Amino acid sequence: MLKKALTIAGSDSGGGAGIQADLKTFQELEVFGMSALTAVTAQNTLGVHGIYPMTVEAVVSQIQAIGDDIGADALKTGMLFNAEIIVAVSEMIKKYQWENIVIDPVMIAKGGASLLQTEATVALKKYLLPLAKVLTPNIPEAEVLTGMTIRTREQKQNAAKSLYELGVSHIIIKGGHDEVPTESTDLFYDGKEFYTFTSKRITTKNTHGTGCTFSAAITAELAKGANVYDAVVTAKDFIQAAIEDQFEIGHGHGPTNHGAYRKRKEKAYL
Ligand SMILES: Nc1ncnc2c1ncn2[C@@H]1O[C@H](COP(=O)(O)OP(=O)(O)OP(=O)(O)O)[C@@H](O)[C@H]1O
Ligand SMILES: Cc1ncc(COP(=O)(O)O)c(N)n1
Repeated sequence: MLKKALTIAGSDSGGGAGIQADLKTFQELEVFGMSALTAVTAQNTLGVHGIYPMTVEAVVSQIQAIGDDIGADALKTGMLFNAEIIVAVSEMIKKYQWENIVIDPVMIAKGGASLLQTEATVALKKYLLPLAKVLTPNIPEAEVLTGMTIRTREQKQNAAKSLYELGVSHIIIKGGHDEVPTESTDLFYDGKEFYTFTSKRITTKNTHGTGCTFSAAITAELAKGANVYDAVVTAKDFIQAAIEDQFEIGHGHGPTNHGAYRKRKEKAYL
């Protein structure tokens, strides 16, 4: 039976990040994608040119429309923008007793624009993180959420432990912002063991939407019934292919190639 995944996130008019990246990824991984918009951004590869948040009522109404009729086998959150939206989303997740929850704690866009109001971090930690099956911060986001400085492997592990204490079941601290020039290593923690997922670092400016794409791939795999570890394995392959098989779109930080993973798989079967 076709599985369904929901993204609760912002729109990126440029198509590389936000709900556009999520829905493309869901489709590529053969999951039926749905969305609840939290904000519209006027965005392209050069940056964020405008942010237009939705009302809380509009966010709730979209989620209710899905919850009352279609349902979701997994959901992810991306840009949530403010504390009111975070609280409302948490209430909706509880109302529908959704379980496969992936939280990508989007805070700042590549160009520096703030996609989450600073004071909303408190609400994120208090209301949403305890509902998360998977939390996927990048290093700066993990630093904000824990108040820790993260440079070394040991500091990453301590940050993951501290996030686990907040009630998150699985944490992946992504390595895209690491200073290691040859590889990009993501640290995974399930409350017992640490695992690392390492891939060759691609030298490119076209990494817009990597975080959204990665967390959407995890969500799609969870919707299909994968366990968290296997979902991360697939997501890592998916994002690596999407960064490697790059194309040139726009004049700044271009998007990744969401079709690359499927094309590679099809080729392997030929
Ligand atoms: N240059 C790269 N080469 C290979 N993998 C990368 C590269 N940059 C990021 N990744 C991988 O992409 C995924 C997303 O990580 P990243 O840390 O970039 O997320 P993010 O910071 O949320 O995204 P963004 O920087 O676009 O906001 C991770 O699996 C990471 O290892
Ligand atoms: C609407 C929206 N949501 C999220 C991001 C961050 O994207 P990412 O961290 O995946 O690059 C973005 N730039 N725009």
